[in-house]
Amino acid sequence: MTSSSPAPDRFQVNLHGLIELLSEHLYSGPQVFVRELLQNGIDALHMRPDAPTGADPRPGIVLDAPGDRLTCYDSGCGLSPDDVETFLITVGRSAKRDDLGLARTDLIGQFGIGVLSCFLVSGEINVLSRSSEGEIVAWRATGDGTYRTRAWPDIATWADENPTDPEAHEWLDQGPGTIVRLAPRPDTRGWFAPDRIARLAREYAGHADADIRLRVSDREIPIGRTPWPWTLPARERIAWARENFGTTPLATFPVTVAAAGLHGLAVVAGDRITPGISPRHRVHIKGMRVLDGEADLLPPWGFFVSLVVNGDLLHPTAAREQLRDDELLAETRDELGRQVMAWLLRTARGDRDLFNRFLTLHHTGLKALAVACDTDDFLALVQLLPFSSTVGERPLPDLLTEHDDVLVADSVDEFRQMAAVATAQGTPLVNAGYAYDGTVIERYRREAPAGQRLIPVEPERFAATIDSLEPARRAEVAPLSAAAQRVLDEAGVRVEIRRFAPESVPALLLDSSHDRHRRLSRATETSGDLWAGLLQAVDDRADARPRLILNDANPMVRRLVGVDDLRVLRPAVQAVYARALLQGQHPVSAGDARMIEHAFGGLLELALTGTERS
Ligand SMILES: Nc1ncnc2c1ncn2[C@@H]1O[C@H](COP(=O)(O)OP(=O)(O)OP(=O)(O)O)[C@@H](O)[C@H]1O
Repeated sequence: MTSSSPAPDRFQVNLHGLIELLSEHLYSGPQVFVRELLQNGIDALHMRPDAPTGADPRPGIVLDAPGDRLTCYDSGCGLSPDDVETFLITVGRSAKRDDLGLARTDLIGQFGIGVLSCFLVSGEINVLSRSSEGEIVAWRATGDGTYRTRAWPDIATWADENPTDPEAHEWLDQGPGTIVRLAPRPDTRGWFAPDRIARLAREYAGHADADIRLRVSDREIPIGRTPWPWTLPARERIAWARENFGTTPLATFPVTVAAAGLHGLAVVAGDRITPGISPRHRVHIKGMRVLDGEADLLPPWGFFVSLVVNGDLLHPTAAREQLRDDELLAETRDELGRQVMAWLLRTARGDRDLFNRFLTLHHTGLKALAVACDTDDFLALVQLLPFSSTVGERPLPDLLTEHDDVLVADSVDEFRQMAAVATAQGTPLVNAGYAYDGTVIERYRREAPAGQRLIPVEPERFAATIDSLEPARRAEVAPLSAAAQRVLDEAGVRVEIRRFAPESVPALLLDSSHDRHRRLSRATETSGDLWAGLLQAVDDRADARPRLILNDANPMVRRLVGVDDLRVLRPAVQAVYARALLQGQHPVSAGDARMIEHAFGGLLELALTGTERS
């Protein structure tokens, strides 16, 4: 026999545990109670069926903050006794969802938990409300999870029973609305200080489209309806950015994203920003501040732009302190990225001076953008991006229009080593050693036909373009080559003699990253590392020492060919090496420093000996 199952049991919610969850894990701090009170007031104003009404003389919301308590009056739709049961008491249920359970786009609240945040600062929440039908309901809830509700058919009946609450009577006598009263616990008094409430109210609701006032010692200070920064004239926008983002912007421009109901202002930083540091944004949803800090509103390359936006359709997280990482946010991010890009191209074409100032500060950001954008934008951007080269700071397309081939060094070190010779030979050499440069050049080689003429070159291959000597001359210089090699063995370089322009350069010291890597792997190998064994297996055992190439076109080197006195040769070769070392801006080891000292000591010695003889 099967027994029929009993009626299903209901979950029990421990309010105390829930409040702890909100305060410690959801909200960043108790301050959110001010936001939630204001938010409920603003929503109630929107939900008032007869609004807007000129007949109601009351402001939308009044926050009365005498210091030892906080009362929030609103002239919104009010709550009926049924509403209290259905929405206020049922945690997680909100009147602000439509029949399908979707958040209503004209209202801010949606989760049905906000009111609980009042328990973060207050031992109890007292609500007194008059519905549009005229009933009065009082609801008093305490943090231990208990509450009492009482109802009266009209304001007169309520007033008869409550003659000692003239402020509430005065407010509710004029129409529907709600009064929420909070009082601090001993540990939360600080949150009720009038200036603190004023600051929080301004931060959260300064731009809200509602007549909000803060009452402090009989004065009423307006809080809402501060104009949005993008509606201000240009000069005031700059002052706004200075005050709010702490930067004097290089430029500001408005942005809009229809899908997110978003309007905003982009502020281009007037200071150099370290790439990778997230810019500060200020985000509002339906007029209420959601966050002031990091948000994924721009692609990573957009680190030079801060945004202040209001998006009516953006989705907040339940804590209402961040944006939900969803498709709408991704779409918004893409669109805002496109608008920053369009501003850049407009500026580059229309305001060269501003664009140059932008480049001085943010060229790395621009290169990061060039790496990430689509091909059309990339080809447009690359016309604007200067690269450091032996013929100055120039965009790649310009270099390729003026020269058949353009060489590319992929590290700053290698650029320095090869720059002098490339200059003398009349082929521009581009330095691709800074952040993103190599990737942009690689992309240009792939996506622009002219990019094929960008030729990557590293010192080793570059040396192959330097002329070798004819056999007869090679025999003549062999003694110098051997002697120089002996002198420089201790420096760990291998010596060659070739001929190259310019003749003013006596020697080049070339050290490719490939060779450095091979040296490193051998060093590790001797320490018995397992990887080193593998690396060694693929190592061709070629000579990985840096190469000192003496220039047989240089008059001084040519004179050395005839010298066999080691007292002259040694310091002379050491000095040539030292010059190449410094010219290529190679790191100077302790051994190198000793050798430089010997070189100059030896040369001085020779010079003095010559003087003494004469
Ligand atoms: N001032 C008010 N006037 C009228 N109704 C109110 C007021 N404050 C709260 N309510 C009612 O109480 C319900 C619960 O409020 P609560 O602040 O907890 O959640 P919410 O505003 O719906 O959503 P959220 O958690 O996103 O803020 C609201 O949906 C609304 O019906």
